Amino acid sequence: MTDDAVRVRGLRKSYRDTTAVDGLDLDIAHGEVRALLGPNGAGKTTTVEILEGHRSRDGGSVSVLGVDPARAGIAWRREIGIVLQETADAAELTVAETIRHVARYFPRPRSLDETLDLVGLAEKRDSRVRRLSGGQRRRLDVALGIVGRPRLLFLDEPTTGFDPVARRQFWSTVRGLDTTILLTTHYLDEAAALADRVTVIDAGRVLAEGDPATLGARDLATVTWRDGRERTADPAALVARLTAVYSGAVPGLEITRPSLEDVYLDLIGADR
Ligand SMILES: Nc1ncnc2c1ncn2[C@@H]1O[C@H](COP(=O)(O)OP(=O)(O)OP(=O)(O)O)[C@@H](O)[C@H]1O
Repeated sequence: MTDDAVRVRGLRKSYRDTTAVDGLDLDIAHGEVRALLGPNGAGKTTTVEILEGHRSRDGGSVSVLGVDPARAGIAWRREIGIVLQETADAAELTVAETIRHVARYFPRPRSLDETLDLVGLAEKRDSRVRRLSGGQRRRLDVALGIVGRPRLLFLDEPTTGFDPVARRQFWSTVRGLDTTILLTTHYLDEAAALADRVTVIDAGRVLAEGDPATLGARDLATVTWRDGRERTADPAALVARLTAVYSGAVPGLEITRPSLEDVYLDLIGADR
């Protein structure tokens, strides 16, 4: 038994001569929002699909809500919500019909109204799915992922194709969900906005893990001035000291902090 929602040790998966996941460890606490980051081909989808019970593994141990997904049954599946990158069409149904249809599968579904409100689709309840915009379709995908009150929700690149306003609305929806979430995204600002912790993977291995605010020491500021440069957790104190030294304005003063994207690009060794 484990107290974590997800506990993975030494996960391995190869496809013929491609090693997709190469000894990956992952612990996600109950109630946590975790972002899984990594470049194309890093092994994110393979990992997530193994956790969802949709793909077999070659080695390692996996526990999701206390159960091995490779041997999980219908009761476990009903505790999991999945929002895939693309969903199958049921385009002739209305939004309300689609949600009701999926809700029947779960023992304690959210009400239609609550689900529509959570994803901001109340005004579209009687629209046919094929008439929705891309962003509205994505919200419907999320509605279908949460209608069963999952204890663990998988969100795979949930805001791809959203306009900036829709993305922020979606983020506030996610923050309002009272559940454990594993999110994959290529948007570093999305990870910073939503995740309690981020895990950066590449070539099927974990490169780094931590709080998005402090990962890679990004909470340290770099203070640069004409005659020097220093990294510090307290740039105000350093500037006060420099102001005294120069008896006034500090020549060429600049204070910068790396973004999560800067830290990420350094971690994966990207040329910039
Ligand atoms: N069904 C498959 N058959 C063969 N190789 C596969 C299969 N699925 C994934 N791979 C390979 O495994 C590696 C990891 O792929 P995966 O889809 O897990 O990466 P990812 O991190 O999700 O990438 P992306 O960000 O592009 O979605 C890649 O080299 C990919 O080509």
